[in-house]
Amino acid sequence: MKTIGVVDTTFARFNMGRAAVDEIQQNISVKIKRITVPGVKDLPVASKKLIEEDGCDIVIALGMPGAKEQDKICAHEASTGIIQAQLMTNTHIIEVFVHEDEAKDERELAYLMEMRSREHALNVVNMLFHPEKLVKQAGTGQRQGFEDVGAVRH
Ligand SMILES: Cc1nc2c(=O)[nH]c(=O)nc-2n(C[C@H](O)[C@H](O)[C@H](O)CO)c1C
Repeated sequence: MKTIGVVDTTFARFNMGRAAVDEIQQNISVKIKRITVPGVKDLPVASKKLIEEDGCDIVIALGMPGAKEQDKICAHEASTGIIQAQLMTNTHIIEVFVHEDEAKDERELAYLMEMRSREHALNVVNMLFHPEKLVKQAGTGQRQGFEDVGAVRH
């Protein structure tokens, strides 16, 4: 049986891991291994451990970079680490970051964090079980959280 790893953070202001797990369970019967780490910079090694020690076939790594300059630096470092962990393990780690300043207020932030977590969780399910569904969506301007932008008219 395939296993999906879910890792999120305590720094985030919304329970992104819970939304991702709920979305996965609504769509497929699969083993899920969930862990939570303090912040985004802890996601790379946590994801790598989920793959190497817990046998996860794919990981969704969720976090919320804050609005300050040092948070954005942290987020960039975390992203670099996540890419490195993917290359080291030859396994996808789908990074789901919602920057705190993407939303105009707390209500929109909560909405965005829930929807992006859910929509990427569905991407993870499709990547693992139905890759042909993603091929059908190629070039269609999908966005996770806010509205899809659609393909260019030509
Ligand atoms: C400055 C900073 N900003 C963020 C952030 O915006 N989002 C986040 O999830 N975590 C942040 N952290 C914490 C680090 O990612 C990490 O948890 C600590 O440095 C401990 O390794 C730090 C230290």
